[in-house]
Amino acid sequence: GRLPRPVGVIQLDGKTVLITGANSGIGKETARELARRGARVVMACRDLTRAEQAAEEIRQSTGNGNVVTRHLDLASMYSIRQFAKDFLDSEDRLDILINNAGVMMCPRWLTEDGFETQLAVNHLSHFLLTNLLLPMLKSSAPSRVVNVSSIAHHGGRIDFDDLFFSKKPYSRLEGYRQSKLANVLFTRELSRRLTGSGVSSFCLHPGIIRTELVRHVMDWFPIPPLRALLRLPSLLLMKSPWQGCQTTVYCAVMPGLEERSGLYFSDCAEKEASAEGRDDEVARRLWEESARLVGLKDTC
Ligand SMILES: NC(=O)c1ccc[n+]([C@@H]2O[C@H](COP(=O)([O-])OP(=O)(O)OC[C@H]3O[C@@H](n4cnc5c(N)ncnc54)[C@H](O)[C@@H]3O)[C@@H](O)[C@H]2O)c1
Repeated sequence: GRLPRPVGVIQLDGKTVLITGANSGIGKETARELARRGARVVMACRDLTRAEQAAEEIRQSTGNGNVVTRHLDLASMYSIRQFAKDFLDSEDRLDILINNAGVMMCPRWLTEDGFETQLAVNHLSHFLLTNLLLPMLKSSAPSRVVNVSSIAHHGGRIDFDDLFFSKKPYSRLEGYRQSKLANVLFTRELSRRLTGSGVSSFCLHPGIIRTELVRHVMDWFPIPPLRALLRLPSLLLMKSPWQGCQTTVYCAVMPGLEERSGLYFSDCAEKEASAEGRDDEVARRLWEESARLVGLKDTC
């Protein structure tokens, strides 16, 4: 996980970075790495108590006091609109938006808006948030949107006839794959629509990282010794959250990456997304359907 040399030394003084789900795992280490580089870091989190603890730890370990928390529940379109309004009213710029928060393989929970939770939290929320913040991203250009997707987008499919598993039986894995494929397609279509605006977008697979993301998979193993057994290989095979933030940081700060806008990265390098993730027609259709679902009339 060592970063290519120019990325390691880049400073972000005077820049503002917004990271969703920054109180744990990959998001927290991303916040730390960008705070270390001097950016103003806004950590948008659902649990403000945990977020404030993480922010304090980051302020202490980096010496950057310009790390703040704001409340954002991505499972609520109301919360996202409220958050975006407050952000636009109180911040003067946004240089890097990192759509990192995610939920994996939870039961078929419906959000207050009636959306299946994985598609809502992993994709629709970030689609809405990004669109609402676009005026500020544009006025701060050159700026970047970084979407944390996953290798799990391979094998995913956007089922336009039944996005929320209302007709077919729910599959936790298919739901996750669909949402992570949506991240890849959103990145692609956003980049296409923003050509020439100075806003570029990237998506990535962070690696297989030891975080709290597996909490809903652990639900299946109710007996503590079984869980411990399951954790053993993860201790040996999975990478640390710090290693997990490297490709996000790369996409956020690597000079000259604008030319590669719209594309997918892994291990701090460009990788080919799945065939489904490169389908421009599906990307366009997903954009239109997402805009309809979240009630956005004027998108870019
Ligand atoms: N860990 C891995 O191996 C791995 C692999 C591929 C992709 N990813 C992706 O990396 C990203 C970060 O995950 P992580 O591994 O650090 O896991 P994590 O569970 O530690 O972090 C996810 C964050 O999202 C937040 N979140 C969840 N629901 C939210 C909501 N409704 N509102 C606001 N915040 C919410 C959580 O509170 C948490 O801070 C996710 O998008 C995940 O899909 C992780």
